[in-house]
Formats: sequence, structure tokens, C-alpha cells
Amino acid sequence: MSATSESIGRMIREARLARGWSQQRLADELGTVQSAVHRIENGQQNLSLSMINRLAEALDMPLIQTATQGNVNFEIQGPTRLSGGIDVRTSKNAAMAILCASLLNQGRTVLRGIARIEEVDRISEVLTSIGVRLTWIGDNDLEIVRPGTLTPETIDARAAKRTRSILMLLGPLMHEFEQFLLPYAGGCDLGARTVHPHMSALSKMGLTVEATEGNYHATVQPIEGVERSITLIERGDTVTENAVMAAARAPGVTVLRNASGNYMVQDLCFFLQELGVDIDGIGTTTLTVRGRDHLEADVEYHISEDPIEAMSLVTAGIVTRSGITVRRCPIEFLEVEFAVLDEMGQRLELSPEYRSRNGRTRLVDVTVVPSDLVAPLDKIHPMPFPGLNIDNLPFFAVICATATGQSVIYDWVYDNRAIHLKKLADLGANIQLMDAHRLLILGPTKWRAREIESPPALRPAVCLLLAAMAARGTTNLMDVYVINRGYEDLPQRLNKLGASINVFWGTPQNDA
Ligand SMILES: CC(=O)N[C@H]1[C@@H](OP(=O)(O)OP(=O)(O)OC[C@H]2O[C@@H](n3ccc(=O)[nH]c3=O)[C@H](O)[C@@H]2O)O[C@H](CO)[C@@H](O)[C@@H]1O
Ligand SMILES: C=C(OP(=O)(O)O)C(=O)O
Repeated sequence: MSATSESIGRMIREARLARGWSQQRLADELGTVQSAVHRIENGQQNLSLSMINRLAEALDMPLIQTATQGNVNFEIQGPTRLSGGIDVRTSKNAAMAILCASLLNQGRTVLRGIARIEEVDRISEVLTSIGVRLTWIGDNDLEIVRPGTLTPETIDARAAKRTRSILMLLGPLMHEFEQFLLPYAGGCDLGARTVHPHMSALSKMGLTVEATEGNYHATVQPIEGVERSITLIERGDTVTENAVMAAARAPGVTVLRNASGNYMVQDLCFFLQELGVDIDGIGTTTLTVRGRDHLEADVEYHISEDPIEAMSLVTAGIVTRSGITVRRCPIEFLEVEFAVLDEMGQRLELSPEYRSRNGRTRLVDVTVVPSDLVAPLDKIHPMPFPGLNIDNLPFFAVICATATGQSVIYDWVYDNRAIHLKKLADLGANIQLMDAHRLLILGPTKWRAREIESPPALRPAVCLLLAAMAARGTTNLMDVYVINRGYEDLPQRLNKLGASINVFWGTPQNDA
């Protein structure tokens, strides 16, 4: 028998009432807010791994761990016609960088609007394990206070190995220790992902890293001189972030060339500016950072909206042929995507621009108008910013499967992502792998429902979820940890638009 989020919610409510606790009292015990408890009890909020453990402890209720044993799965009923509006939440990738950057600040950092996702939980577990105090002070607001001395030797290696973002501790930690160890980075299974560009950039700032027995051994030599010019060997996002964080506390001027101007890098730079770091060239490929030996400020920063979530939600409208409005889309990071959609015949209506709460990022509301799509004339491929975002490319596989004609998707970046997208064939797409990097898609597709294992990669997994919403019948998408790694309450939020997605643990109901 499998448990659903509704049945778990009822169990929690009964256990709370049996103790005579109010929702507020339980919220205090959990370190969250009353409205979150209300949603959990109504089955309207994703239960993260750490929340399940906290609930079991607070209510002395090991049963909840038993009931939620096994994987988290989605049961999707289709076909779906969506309507209404949905807000884009803030990005996983900026949250990762800024959480790591909070180590640079000896003062109090408050991050507003941070997404409550598994990936944030993993990096929070890592930060807590090295001595940082993290307190949720609202549904989505996190207070971070670091100790005078961090303790990397007590790092939670299990949590660290589940996220690639652990790499971004190198930049902040190199200013505090002559030697330290970090566990190897994890993340989605997208094939080999190099760490060499990080080592190459940071070596110019005095850091040497040797990889041995599951750990990176970092050794730091003081850097000489007050002017540095570093050309990154790849225009990668996290490598740029690591270099910027290293430069933020290196007195003097560091010029970074071939830097990424992507959304998470911009968000990180805006945050560092609040901390008093002087950065020029944000959004371009040359960043000039004037670092400071000591950074101490009480800062509050609003993380910006996620262009990848925006594209996911726009795709939800396109694949289900629904008229929905996706509010708060960061338009600077979606322009090429929308230009390609325009070529394919997709009508999108854009509102006038307004600013994100960080005062910097430009947002628009996007209304998806049901349209008849045709395959693009040329291949669709990603590029570093300002190209079509690498993480948005997978959504074009679903969109092309919806369009009439033959499309080619070319993912030169990742070895495995195209391979994972091939799974769309299980839901009825006519999709072939030409080689590990190229997909040939013949649309339009009559999507069909079925039980399917989620691939170990975030965006391809979301693509399957979106296609399942368009398919007639019931699709069980099994083991969706990767989706919860990057999206907050996605089933619940899509259900508000008219989708029918149930969350359940363990084996599917009809198999029990
Ligand atoms: C936490 C975070 O922010 N993760 C994002 C970040 O990961 P991250 O910055 O870690 O991305 P990687 O360094 O793994 O780069 C992705 C792949 O692109 C290759 N590459 C990259 C740049 C380049 O100029 N040339 C090149 O060949 C790399 O060798 C690698 O194979 O950027 C990726 C690419 O945008 C996104 O998919 C991830 O969601
Ligand atoms: C590949 C991704 O993330 P990460 O770098 O965290 O693996 C992603 O967000 O699609």
C-alpha cells in the first residue's frame, strides 16, 4: 500500500491534535511558519526529506518515516487543460551560489524568497555541519549567521555528495584555511562534468587542489600583488561564481575574462555588491572585482526569479495547449527561447516590464496562447549566456514533439542529457537518438500515459512530467527526487492551474 501526501497530511494533523498542539506550536517545533503546517496537513506542500525527519522527531512519530519510505512518485492524470496564472519562484542555481557566498560575510545574511527545495536543504545541511546557523524566519526567508571559525573537518559528506554546488565552497573557504578537505561533488547524472576549470581559475589565486580518495585536498598559498587578470578556460556558471567569490575577499583588483553573464552569476554579484564588494561588468564576459580583506555587513537580499522554471511553466502551457499566464519571468534570460518559439509559430503575449524584488532583474508576465506549432528549420542548440540556456534546451524536446514536422535538438554540452530525453518515446513521442548529443523528433505527438521511471536528471524528468500532463490516462512517474531538487511544490502549483498530480510514496497504488 502506498501513502499519498493527503493521507500523510491527515496523519500529521491527528498526531498534532493528539498532543493538543496548535499549528503554530508545531510550526515553532519545526522551525517553519504556521501557513506551511496548514499546507502540509492539507497535502498541498511537498514534504522534503529533511521535513519528514523533523516531523517524525517533533511529533515523536516514526510512523511517518515508515509511511514515506521508498521513493517519492507522481501520479499524473491527463489530458490536462490548464487555466489561470502562476508565479515563477526564485532560482535553485542563484540560491546555491548565494548560500555559499554567505560564508564570506561575518555579519548577518537574510535571503528572501529562497525556494524550499531539496537542493537548498542539502547545501543547508552542509553549511550547518561546518558551524553555520541557519534559521527559517518565514515561509521562504532564511537567516544565516556564520561562526567566527568554520569547521570544514565536520562536514556532512553525505549531503555534500548529493550536490555539485559543494564545489562553490572552494572560493569562500580558501580565505580562511591553509588546508582543507571537501568531498567530491554530486548532482544530476548528466555524464562527466569537469572540475578542472574551477581548479585552473582558483590556482591563479593561490589554491592548489588534489583529488584523492573521494575528497578534494585544498592547499592555499598567499597570493602576491594587487592586480590579477584571469581568463577562465570555460565560460561556466559555477566556475565564474567560484572565481568571483575568491576575488571578493582578495584585496586589490581581479579581472575575470570569459566570465559567464548568466542569471545566477548576476544574482551573486548583486548580493556581493550589497556586502560592499565593488564589481563592474555584471552581465558581460569581463568582470572586474575589487575585493576586500574583511566583509561584514547585515544584509537582506531577494533572490531573483528562475528563468528555467519560467520556461518549464511556459512549456506546460504549450504542451497542454492551454492559455495560461506565467508571471514574473526574467525576460533577459528568455529572449532567445522566445525568439525560437516565435519562429515555430507559438504566440506569447508579454506584459510591460517591471523589476524583481532585488531591484535589478527585469520581469514580464507571459501569456501562452494556444497555437499550432511547426518544427524549426534549423537545429536547436544551447549556448552560454546570452544564448538559449543550456538548462532550457530539454523543454524544446517536448515542444518539438508537439510541433508538426521534423526537428533536431543538439545538446553539445552534456553527454547524457539527450539520452535521458529519449525516454519521451515511452510516452508516445517519435524521437530518435542520432548520437549521444543529437535527437531527431517527428511531431506532432499523441501522448500516451504509462508508468515510467524518472531519469536521474532534473530537466528531462520535468519534461516527462509535462508530457504526461498532455497524455490521456494515468502516468506514474516514479522516483522524482531530482524534480524536488530544483522545483518547489511543483505538483501542487500545477494542480492550482487545473492539473491532476498526486504525490505518493512507495509502490504505485495499483501495484500494491
Ligand atoms: C548550480 C548551477 O548553477 N548549475 C548550473 C551550472 O552548472 P556548472 O557551472 O557546474 O556547469 P558545468 O561546469 O558542469 O558546465 C556544464 C558543461 O558545459 C561545458 N562547458 C561549459 C561552458 C563552456 O564555455 N564550455 C563548455 O564546454 C562543461 O565542460 C560541462 O560539461 O551551469 C550549467 C550550464 O549552464 C547548468 O546546467 C547547471 O544547472
Ligand atoms: C544540471 C542542473 O543542475 P546542477 O548543476 O545542480 O546539477 C540543472 O539545474 O538542470
